[in-house]
Amino acid sequence: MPEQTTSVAAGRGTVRTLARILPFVRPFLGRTIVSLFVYIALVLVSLSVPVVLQWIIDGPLAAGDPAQVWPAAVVVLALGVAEGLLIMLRRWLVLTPSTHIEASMRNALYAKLQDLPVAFHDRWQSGQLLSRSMGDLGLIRRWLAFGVILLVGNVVIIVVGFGILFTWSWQLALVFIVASIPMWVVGFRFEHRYSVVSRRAQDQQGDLATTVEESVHGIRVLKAFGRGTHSLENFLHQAEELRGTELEKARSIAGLWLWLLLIPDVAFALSLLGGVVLAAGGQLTVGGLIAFFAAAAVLRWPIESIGWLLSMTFETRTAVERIFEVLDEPDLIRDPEHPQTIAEPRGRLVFDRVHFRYQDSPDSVPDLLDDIVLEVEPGETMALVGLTGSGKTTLTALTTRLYDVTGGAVRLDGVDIRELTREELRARIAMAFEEATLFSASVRENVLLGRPELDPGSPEGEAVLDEALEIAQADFVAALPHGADTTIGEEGLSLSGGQRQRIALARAVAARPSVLVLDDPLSALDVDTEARVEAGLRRVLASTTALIVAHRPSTVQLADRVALLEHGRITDVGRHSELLARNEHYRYVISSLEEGRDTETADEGVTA
Ligand SMILES: Nc1ncnc2c1ncn2[C@@H]1O[C@H](COP(=O)(O)OP(=O)(O)OP(=O)(O)O)[C@@H](O)[C@H]1O
Repeated sequence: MPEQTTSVAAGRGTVRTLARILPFVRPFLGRTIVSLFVYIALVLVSLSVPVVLQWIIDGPLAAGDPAQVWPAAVVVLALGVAEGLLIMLRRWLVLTPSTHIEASMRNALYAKLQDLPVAFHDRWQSGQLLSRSMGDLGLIRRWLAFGVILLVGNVVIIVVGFGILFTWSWQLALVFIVASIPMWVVGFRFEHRYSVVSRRAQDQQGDLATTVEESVHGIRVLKAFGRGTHSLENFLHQAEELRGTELEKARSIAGLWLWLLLIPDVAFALSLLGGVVLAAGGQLTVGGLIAFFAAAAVLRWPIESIGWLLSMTFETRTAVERIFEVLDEPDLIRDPEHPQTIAEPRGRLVFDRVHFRYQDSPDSVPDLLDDIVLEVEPGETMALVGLTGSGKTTLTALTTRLYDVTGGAVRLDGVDIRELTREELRARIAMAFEEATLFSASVRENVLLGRPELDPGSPEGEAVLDEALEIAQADFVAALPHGADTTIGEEGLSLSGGQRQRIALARAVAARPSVLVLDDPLSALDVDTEARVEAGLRRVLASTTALIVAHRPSTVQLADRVALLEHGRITDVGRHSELLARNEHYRYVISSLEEGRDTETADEGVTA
């Protein structure tokens, strides 16, 4: 997780930080406030029992009139029933809003994650995002469901309760309150320490989630390289760190609890002593003394609960900070206010003096892409060739605004792509990557991902699917247990690399874009399949503009022209044969591609 984001909200106070969830709470504010009043009413009902007790002791009992005890007993019973009903009402009132608020915050977070540019995801660990969208939101829900209501309610009840105690005996109430003051001091000192530890624990949970996610994701590599033990050690180390922090948290809560239990006891003892003296001196009735302690006993739980409610509130504050660190992240790649549209899409793609550097690249390093000028005509297939690390993938990523150019412009049919909505841009330009990411869904849904307007089950959807699978030579789909309706595993892991690439290619083709951008999407195919896919692609490429990153000489053969990327610049553009004839660096790159190809073929021979 990036350091700079950690400190963004650090300066905010607890109340201001928590107030940030108000927009999500607003639709349920009325209900939440009602449940707060219900809770206060509930404790007031419990506080009224001692009042009845005092009346019984000082009235009918003192006067020796047992007949009047019965109505009082009925009142106590009615108060008990009212208490039960209020408890039910409160639970019913809070349950629905808190789950709705959690869901709407989770949706907002997910929408933001979808919207944020790739540069953000480059910087953030997936486990951190996962723990924020699950653990932190769960904490906020629990706090909203009862934490905040109990906290505010209990503070109100303590104030009201102290008021009632005062009316019975101001001397006793004063002793009780003064003896309770150290508890508030302890509570406030606890805030700062606990916030720091709780933040650390929540961040460590995120790191641990990242480790689990990465090791599950990379389980094949870990097993193949025998790194399972090392990975386990790493995990244990992180888990141990988290355990240490949780212990530290528990210790500081335990310290708080000690005081929170001890102080009311001392307050009780001192008041009792004073009460006995006052009763003996005739300044307090026996009924008043008993009622005082009965009321103080009712107040005991609200007083004790303040400690854990505070710790829960501070944890929630940390959770809110962590959620808003993501929600506040500036979205640098956004739709223009007044977007243009391309009336007649033809597919002319132009890189107009494009510059690009990654956000985190040091100032001393020159732009990765430095004044790129390249024009790809409608229907033309342009191959992009260059040494490894020369920036080919980066250049292709600029076409769909996965990253924005840092200088110059990419234009589609004469329109700067930043002037288009991202929806329109991504409908016009489709991409397939070397690393084919598939989703846990059917083959059909994966392939038709770029055609949301199509009903996947409709005849038209079926026709697009069949054509795309045929072009990508994905005939293996028919042999899957449920054909195109087979759910492919997480990220398509149950398919081979070549099969996944072909489905990803079919997905790009099915999008029927004006421009197809392919980043070495055939790398995992054997020579025969590659040749068949290329034949299929040629049909599509005849009518579609294409920019293809080529890592193999055979991919270059597909192209009408080739652009050579060298030290961040396009240094030559022309037909393959022309470049071979005139450009030494091109010959060098092609021969290194051929060498790579020979090695691959030799490897295939060995493994076959
Ligand atoms: N997200 C990123 N953040 C910072 N630097 C990056 C990022 N992605 C790539 N780079 C750097 O940019 C340079 C170009 O990478 P790129 O993947 O575009 O090259 P390429 O020509 O496609 O390489 P290859 O042929 O090996 O796929 C590399 O030095 C790489 O380390």
